[in-house]
Amino acid sequence: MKTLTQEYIKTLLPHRADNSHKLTFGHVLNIAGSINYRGAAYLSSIAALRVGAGYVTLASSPGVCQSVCALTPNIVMHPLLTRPIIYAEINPNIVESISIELQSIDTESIDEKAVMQLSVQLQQATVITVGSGLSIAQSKDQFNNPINSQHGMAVAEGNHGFFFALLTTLQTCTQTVIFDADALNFISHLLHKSAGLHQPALTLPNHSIITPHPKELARLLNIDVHDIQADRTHYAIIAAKQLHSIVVLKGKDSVITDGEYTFINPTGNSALAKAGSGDVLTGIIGGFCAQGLSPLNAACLGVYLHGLSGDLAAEELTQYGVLANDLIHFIPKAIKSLLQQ
Ligand SMILES: NC(=O)C1=CN([C@@H]2O[C@H](COP(=O)(O)OP(=O)(O)OC[C@H]3O[C@@H](n4cnc5c(N)ncnc54)[C@H](O)[C@@H]3O)[C@@H](O)[C@H]2O)[C@@H](O)CC1
Ligand SMILES: Nc1ncnc2c1ncn2[C@@H]1O[C@H](COP(=O)(O)OP(=O)(O)O)[C@@H](O)[C@H]1O
Repeated sequence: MKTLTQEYIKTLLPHRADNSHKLTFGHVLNIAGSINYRGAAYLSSIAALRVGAGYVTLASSPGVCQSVCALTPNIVMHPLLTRPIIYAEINPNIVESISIELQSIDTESIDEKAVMQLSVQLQQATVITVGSGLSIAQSKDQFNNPINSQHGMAVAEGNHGFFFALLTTLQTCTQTVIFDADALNFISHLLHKSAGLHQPALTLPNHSIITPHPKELARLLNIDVHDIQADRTHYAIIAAKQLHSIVVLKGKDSVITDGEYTFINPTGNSALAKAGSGDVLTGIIGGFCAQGLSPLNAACLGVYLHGLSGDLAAEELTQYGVLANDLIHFIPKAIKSLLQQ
C-alpha cells in the first residue's frame, strides 16, 4: 500500500501531441443525469473536457440534454428515447359503469430501447462513464423490495429497464467503463438478487472502474457502512477482487486499488464534502482514460488531481465556500501546479 506522491502523479499526466486533433485525446460517452439530477450530468461531462478529453457526448433524457445545453455549448448531446408512465384513472362522475381513462406522465425515464440508439456511440467511444445522477424513480433502499419481480429482476421502473439492457450490452465492450452512483446501486441490486436465485453471477466489463462512496460500497458488499469505514482498504480490495475491477473508495484518504496494488490519496479537504463533487471525479477519471491512461493510472491521477483542485479552491474560497462547480474552474490550476513542480 502506497501513498500517492506529487512526483509520481506528475509522471502519469498524459502527453499532449502538437500534431493532434480532438479525437487524439479521446471520446467520452457519458450516460448520466435524470429529471432531479441534471447538475450531475453537467458536472461529470464538463470535468472530462477540463482534464483534456477531446470530445464528450452526454446521453440522457431530452429534458436533461436541454438543461445541460443551456449551461454550456461544449458538450455534444445525444437525447435518448423516454418512456411515459401510463396509469388508469377511474372517472367518479360516471356511476352506472366504471369508466377508466388512461393517462400518461412523462417522468423522463429512459426507455430500454434507447440502448439500441446508443449502439454506434458505444462502439466509437474511447471510454464510457455511467451513472452520475442517472436516477431510478424510487428510493435506493426500495431496490431490495421491488414491488413486482420477474425472473428475479425488478420490473422496469424509472431507469431500471434501461440500466439492465445497458449493462447487458456493456458486458462485451472492450473500452474502460466507469460505474458511478446509481449505476452502482443498480449493480448491488442485481448482485444480491442473483445470489438468492442461483442465477449466473453478475460480471462487469473487463476494464471497469467503480467509484463508490462508503454507503455505495456497503450496498455492493451487503455489509454495514461502519464496517467499511473501520477497514476501508480491506473492503476496497475485497470489492476489487470480487468484481474484477478497479475500485475507488471515496471519502477522506480515498483508496484506489485493483486488488493487487493499492494507493491512498493524500489530497483533498472538507471543501469536497459538497453535493456534486463525486460527479466531477467521475468526469475527471473518464477524461484521463480517454487520453489513453490505463484504468488504474487514470484512477490514481484523477483522484489526486480532484483533491488538489479542492485544495487550491479552498485556499481561495475557504473550505466552507467551495461549490462542486468551482472545482471545474480549479482543475486547470491544479494541472498547472503539477506541471510547474
Ligand atoms: N447536482 C446534482 O445533480 C447532484 C446529483 N447527485 C446524484 O444524486 C444521486 C444520489 O446520490 P447520493 O450519494 O446523494 O445518495 P446515496 O443514497 O447513494 O448516498 C447518501 C448516503 O450515503 C452516505 N454517505 C455518503 N458518503 C459517505 C461517506 N463518505 N461516509 C459515510 N457515509 C456516506 C450518506 O450518509 C447517505 O446516507 C446520485 O446519482 C448522484 O450522482 C449528487 O451527486 C449530488 C449533486
Ligand atoms: N472530507 C473530505 N476530505 C477529502 N475528500 C473528500 C471529503 N469529503 C468528500 N470528499 C471527496 O468528495 C467526493 C464526494 O463524492 P460523493 O460522496 O459521491 O458525493 P456526491 O454524490 O454528492 O457527488 C469524493 O471524491 C470524496 O473522496
